Formats: sequence, structure tokens, C-alpha cells
Amino acid sequence: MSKQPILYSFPENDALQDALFTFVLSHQNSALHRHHVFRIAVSGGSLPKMLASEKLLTSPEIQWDKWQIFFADERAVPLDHEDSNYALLKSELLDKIPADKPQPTVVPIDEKQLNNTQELADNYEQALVRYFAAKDSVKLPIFDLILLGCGPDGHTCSLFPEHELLRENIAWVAPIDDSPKPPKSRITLTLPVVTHALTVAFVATGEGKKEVMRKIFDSENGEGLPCALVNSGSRDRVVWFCDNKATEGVLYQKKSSL
Ligand SMILES: O=C1O[C@H](COP(=O)(O)O)[C@@H](O)[C@H](O)[C@H]1O
Repeated sequence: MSKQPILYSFPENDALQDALFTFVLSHQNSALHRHHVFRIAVSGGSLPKMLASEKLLTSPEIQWDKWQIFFADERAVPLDHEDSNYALLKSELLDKIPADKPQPTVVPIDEKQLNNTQELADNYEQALVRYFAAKDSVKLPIFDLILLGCGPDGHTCSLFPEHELLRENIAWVAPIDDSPKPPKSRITLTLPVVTHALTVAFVATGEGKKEVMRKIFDSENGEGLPCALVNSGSRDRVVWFCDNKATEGVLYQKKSSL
């Protein structure tokens, strides 16, 4: 049986959002069955808006109080800054969860460490250690689900093409001070943490992604782009949710429904 990533391509964002909702709900339910908590990491960029569908926000089946939400990457800025991934998730999703529903646990960065990205990363890693078990008892944390974006250059989290951080294999969370995309200073989950998750889902939409999608899926080894490294590390534990604009011209086998 082939152990390849699954690539869904939908004609419209509504269909993509419906499928993403069904997928997230089923991963929530499996996680709750396994360990009574749903540990999810989310990205910034276009992801929070796509995730925050009406269905997700209003479904009686979503058990928000069982969700522990972490950040796949974060920018070294205050939590209310316009570049903050936390601020984005808050405005797109967290603030829209009806107030009468139990609320999720959200684990943002510690704003006191903003001047030193190494400390910011270490501090976030310690937060993961508290939720996932001591680092000396587990080699890597196991997220139930990590939701990622794919930049037009093939970056994901704050893991950029050809950057030395792609070779980091000790830290769970690493700093970056030379991000090619502003802001320069950020922290990110490392590649081994991402590929160790039970499931990884990418969301990529729009014409601006079609060139990089062809490289990731149709070129040899996806040209070693960070998103392709996740594909080869996680194989059939990776699912892509795209629209037809992003997958135009991609030869890799596409599916149009879950
Ligand atoms: O800088 C970032 O960009 C990526 C991709 O964003 P998108 O808007 O192209 O989806 C995002 O996944 C990451 O969290 C963010 O920090």
C-alpha cells in the first residue's frame, strides 16, 4: 500500500472549510478517545481564517474545553502586535467561540522573553515539556494534529528553504533571527517535532501557491523545500487541503472529497 501524503483539492473555500471541519472533528474525537485531551498546534498566515468556519465555531460536537492549542511558530512580538500569530488566531477564531461555551486552553509565548529569541524558544519548549511530559522521559512531543501553512517559497512554520534550522535535531523549539519573511525574529517547532505528530495537515489556497505546489508534489524530492521535507518525514500522516487554484497544473493524484 502506498504511504504517500493525501492531496485534496476543492473548487471553493466553502467545500475546503467543510472538509477541514470534518477532519478536525474526527481527529478531536480520536484524541479524546485516546487521552481525553486534544493537543493541536496551529500556524499563522492564512490558516486561522480557513480553520474558523461557522461549522467549527458553532458545532455542539467540538469540545473546546478539551483543546490545548499551541503555536507551530510565533513571531517575537508582543501578543497584541499585528504580526503576532497569537493575535491573529485570537481575532479570527478564539474571540468568535461563543462565550457561553467552555473555552480552550491556549499556550502563547512568554512576552517577557521577547528580547532574546533563544530564551523565548527555550521557554516555549519548557511549556511543551509541562504539557507533554518531561523531556528526559519522551524524546519528542506527540501532537494529535499540527495545522500548517505553506508559503509561496515552500516554507512552513518558520522553517525556511535551505536554512540551517532544517537540520536542528535536538531542540523541540528553535529561534530564528534571520527570517527571510518579516519579522526577522521568530521561534518555530523544529522539523522532527512536526514530523512526529500523529497527523499533519497543510492548508494552501490561491493562485500564488500553484508554482510551489508543483515543486513540492511533482519535482524530485520536492526540491528539498521545507513542506516537502514534512511530506517525506510524515508520509501518509500528512493531508493537504487546497483549492483548485493552488493545485492547478499539479500532476500528483488529487482527491476532491474526504
Ligand atoms: O510567516 C508565516 O507564514 C506561513 C505561511 O503563511 P500563508 O499566509 O502563506 O498561509 C505560516 O504558516 C506561518 O505560521 C507564518 O508565521
